[in-house]
Amino acid sequence: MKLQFSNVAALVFLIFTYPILSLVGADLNSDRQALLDFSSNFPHVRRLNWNVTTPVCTSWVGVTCNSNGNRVIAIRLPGVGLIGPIPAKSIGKLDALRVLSLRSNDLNGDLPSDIPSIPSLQYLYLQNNNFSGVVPDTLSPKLIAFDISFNSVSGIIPSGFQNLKGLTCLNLQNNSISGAIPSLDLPRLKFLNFSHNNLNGSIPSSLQKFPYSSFIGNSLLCGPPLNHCSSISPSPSPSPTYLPHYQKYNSTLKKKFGLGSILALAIGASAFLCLLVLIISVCCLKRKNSAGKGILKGKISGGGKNEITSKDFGSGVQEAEKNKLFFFEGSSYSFDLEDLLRASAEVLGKGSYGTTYKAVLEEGTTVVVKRLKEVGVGKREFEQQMEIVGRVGQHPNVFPLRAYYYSKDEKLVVYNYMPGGNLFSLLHGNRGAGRTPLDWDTRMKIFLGTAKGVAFIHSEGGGKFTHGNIKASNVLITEDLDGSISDVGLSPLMNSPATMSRITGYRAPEVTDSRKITQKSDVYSFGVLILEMLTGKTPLQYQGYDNVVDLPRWVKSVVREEWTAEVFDEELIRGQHVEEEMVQMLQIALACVAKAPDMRPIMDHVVRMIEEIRQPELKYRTSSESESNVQVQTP
Ligand SMILES: Nc1ncnc2c1ncn2[C@@H]1O[C@H](COP(=O)(O)OP(=O)(O)OP(=O)(O)O)[C@@H](O)[C@H]1O
Repeated sequence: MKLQFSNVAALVFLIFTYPILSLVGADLNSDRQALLDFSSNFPHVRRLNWNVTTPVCTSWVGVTCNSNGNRVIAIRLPGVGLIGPIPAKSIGKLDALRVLSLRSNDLNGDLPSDIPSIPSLQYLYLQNNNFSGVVPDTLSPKLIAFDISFNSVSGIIPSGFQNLKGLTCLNLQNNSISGAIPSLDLPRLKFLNFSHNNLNGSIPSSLQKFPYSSFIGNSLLCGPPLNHCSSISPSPSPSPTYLPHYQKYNSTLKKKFGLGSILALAIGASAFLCLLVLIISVCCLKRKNSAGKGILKGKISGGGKNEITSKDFGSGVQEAEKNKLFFFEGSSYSFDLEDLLRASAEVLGKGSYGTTYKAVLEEGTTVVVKRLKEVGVGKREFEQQMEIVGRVGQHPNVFPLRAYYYSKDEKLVVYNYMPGGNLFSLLHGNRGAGRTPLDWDTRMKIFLGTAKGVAFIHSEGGGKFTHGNIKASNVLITEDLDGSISDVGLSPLMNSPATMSRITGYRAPEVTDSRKITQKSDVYSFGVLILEMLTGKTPLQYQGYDNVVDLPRWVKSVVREEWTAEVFDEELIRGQHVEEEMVQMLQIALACVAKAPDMRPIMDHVVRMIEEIRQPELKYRTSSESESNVQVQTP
């Protein structure tokens, strides 16, 4: 009887579960088939264990399944070199899919309409590809993030977006989308970017809370936070996506006060500034007097070795000009040129612009003096450039110039001495021989600091200033292990050809001489710098170092042929969280080293992207997405 009961129970169990089991089997099979169809379009992805007959989730790189392991819920293949159109129909069959991230590949063809409408889809990342076609108007009502930025998508913004009540991120920037912006009232929307499209008309009031940077680059768009609609004129915005602080401040100021109050404020501020300049001048005069006393003191106690140094970096200084060292505001030095010429010095290195010396003055101050060779501009132009350099140096991540000297035969620039050295030695120095590896947090800090410094440089000179020589030895390391970009403003002063060979590995392909240096070529060099920090390889040919001359090309080929994890520096200890950040940094770097300058992001955007990796409050992804993150698998 007992036996009979268990038989019946087993039968009942089978009757009830069979349909479920067979359904699961069918899902599993159909998901597997869909993935196989998808991967057959991308042969190199197939090689990454995609062509397996075992259940879907055991070995499919970039694929995550639900907890039962029977349905695909996420595909993440960012920056792995996928080329061509997406086989959208096969992905469209994955009807349990929640996350699809195919960003930063070379995908093209029409933006698929089957994919965004998958009913379960929450996160769709297709940015940084070459998609064309129009913005899809049927979208999954569950969408939380929709990012198709940096493609060539046209069409209009469908009013159907209004139904996406859970949407927190909507990024359509840098496409060719036209027409008016529909009125969208999306309660959960935190990040919105429609910038650099062909949108027109007025910004709906429901979206006016978003910043200026969300809308710039649409010449026919008006209304807050852009210009008032009646005074619409072609967009004043240059490329920066993020508004410089002063502009933001200016617009809020205008809102708060009337024109009269601003005028009064400006007059008051100018008067205050004049007073300040007067006080500073008096202080400087006093300091000069005391510096004069220093020279005398030096003469009394000066030793013979100092004569050698003046030969080194002051041989072109005429006797009559010895007091013509120009100090920048904020410099606390009280020495004069004569003191400098008497200092004992050692050569730090010979760079593109000349020889660099570490000079220890008699009073004990240590400075760095660069003796510029092959300056190709006259005094006036040199001084004008120095004026800009002085201003740029006020940013914490830009290494400030303290003083300069210009005469026909000698051009010197003076900086503080940085005992922390430069990023090149921190990253490559002493490899293997008991060195302390540069950890990921420090690398992230240096990425961000340096990016901020370069972005600030790009905001100067009416948004046209460039650096022109971004490389690891020009990133000096501060006491708190932050990056400070040096050699600012020197490249435009130089005769072109002599300097070009030294930056080969960092130079953008379009830069054939220094007149072709642009902000986008700086972005390229910064991308190479990120790759250098991620891979631990140097893009310059130095004996005894692990070098790869075309670092971007090498990284792209490894990522394509093997798997992302292979490119990373062995010194980096890789927890899962860190590996995710490393992959994200790799994507930023690859965007920066895009061959076509127009495809590279602007520096402000690079800063923002790096910040988003570290500051969850800036991220438009929510925690639920990270829960469904795929495991980054390594071979
Ligand atoms: N202010 C400084 N404090 C400490 N070290 C410095 C300072 N400025 C430059 N250096 C170091 O001195 C060395 C020589 O610098 P220099 O700028 O002349 O050459 P480079 O950086 O190798 O090449 P390039 O001239 O193309 O930038 C480099 O190792 C550099 O990091």
